[in-house]
Amino acid sequence: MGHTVEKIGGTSMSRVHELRDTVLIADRDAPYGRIFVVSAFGGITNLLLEHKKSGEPGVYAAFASGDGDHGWLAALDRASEAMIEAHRAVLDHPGDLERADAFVRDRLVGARNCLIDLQRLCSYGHFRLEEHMLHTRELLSGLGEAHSAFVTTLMLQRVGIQARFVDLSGWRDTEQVTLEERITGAMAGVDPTTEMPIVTGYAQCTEGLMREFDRGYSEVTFSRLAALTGAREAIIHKEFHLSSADPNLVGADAVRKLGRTNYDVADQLSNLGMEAIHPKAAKTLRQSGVPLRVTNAFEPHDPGTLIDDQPAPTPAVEIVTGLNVFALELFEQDMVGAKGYDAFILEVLTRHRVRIVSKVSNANTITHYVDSSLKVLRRVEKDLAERYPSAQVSSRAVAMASAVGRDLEGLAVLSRGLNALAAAGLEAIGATQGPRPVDVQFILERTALAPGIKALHDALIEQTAQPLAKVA
Ligand SMILES: Nc1ncnc2c1ncn2[C@@H]1O[C@H](COP(=O)(O)OP(=O)(O)O)[C@@H](O)[C@H]1O
Ligand SMILES: N[C@@H](CC(=O)OP(=O)(O)O)C(=O)O
Repeated sequence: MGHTVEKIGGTSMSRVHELRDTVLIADRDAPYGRIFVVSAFGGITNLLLEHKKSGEPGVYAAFASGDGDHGWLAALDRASEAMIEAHRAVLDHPGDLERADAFVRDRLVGARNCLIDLQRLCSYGHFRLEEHMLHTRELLSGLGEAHSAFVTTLMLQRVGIQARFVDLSGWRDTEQVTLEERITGAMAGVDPTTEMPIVTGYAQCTEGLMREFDRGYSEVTFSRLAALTGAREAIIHKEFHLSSADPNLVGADAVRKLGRTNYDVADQLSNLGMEAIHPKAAKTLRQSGVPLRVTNAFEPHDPGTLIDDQPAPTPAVEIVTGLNVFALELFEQDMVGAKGYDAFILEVLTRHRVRIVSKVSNANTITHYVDSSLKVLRRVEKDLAERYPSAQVSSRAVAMASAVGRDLEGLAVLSRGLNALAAAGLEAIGATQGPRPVDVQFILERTALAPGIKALHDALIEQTAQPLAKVA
């Protein structure tokens, strides 16, 4: 039969007690053959690092700001309280609560002392704090998953499951190992046929999980684990079904569940920040031939969405999603016929680690739609202005809504979408579609993003778009 590797995301982890007798112990008589990879409880990583969406500083960001006012200590206390609150919500046995409290105390005191020592060391001048920021980020992120995995293990052991806490976070480990070595080393003595491994979504490794993959890293650990152990299937358990739009935005009744889609669509969704699955994780699974399933953790009997390499049977818009971006524009009359502008802009964006979502250009203007902070963009603008003093460089806050599907051929998604937006009284600042019919992007004012997604979803999915007749 083989085993499965299954990931539980943060939002669902906050209700992991509700998943105990459904997802985790799906069959009381045959509970094994399943390896679980867990994210930190919802919101914890935001407190340890920085808020994923708003950028609000957590411990890491406060520490990194380096103003030495020990603001990070208060942030660490906040994280510690939130962790304790999170496990109080899912554990009930006093013995488990005591052990979980002690675990948080131990790890957080350890991290605190480590950071204080680091600050002290760096006050000597030979050691520079900046050089240790990446390690600090790694150390902090690992705390969230170590905690949630430990707590889940306690919860399962309490009801007689041979659950085993598999800590990949490298806590007090002096060895230097790669991600692959970390995973295979930790799994070497584990027998998933007789025990249930609860593995931390964070894995400490020489590559640096945060440096390489950044937020959403638990899916990278998950996919590597599935590939390395030759899983029969990799499963992601989420708070909702993978749906035709965000149920919180469009309404749980209006959205449709996706029965099946492919990695091409999954890539587009990751690009749009929808976190359907981390792009690097999708790649690992695709390459190793492990099928991926995304399920609703709270509807355990529903098979969910299967993601594979198959084309669509018929053209359709499958998902409407969107995100806030900045339109970084460089306008220069002298650009006409000249080369090198684009290459230089890309170099600057790469140097400042700005994520490009999309781009358009014409004779004298190049616009990148980027997912970044205004602070970083100001630096980008400065570099561009220095190189091209006569160019006009600007950043404008806009949003991008996108309609995505395996095959949009013949559906006139661009014109239908623009009509739907206009009918809802919304103006499109831009719209793009490439020759490959997998997505159509609409640029809107930020305030128009939510109503725009609703209007597009209504027109392109709720009232299913029929293909136009092909003109021979
Ligand atoms: N198309 C979509 N289908 C399902 N959920 C979506 C979609 N777009 C956005 N979301 C949002 O994603 C949020 C995060 O869900 P989930 O992936 O379960 O989080 P986590 O990774 O923490 O488990 C949900 O609360 C939901 O509002
Ligand atoms: N908790 C980490 C890791 C992760 O992947 O979480 P989630 O599966 O909830 O996106 C983060 O927020 O980056």
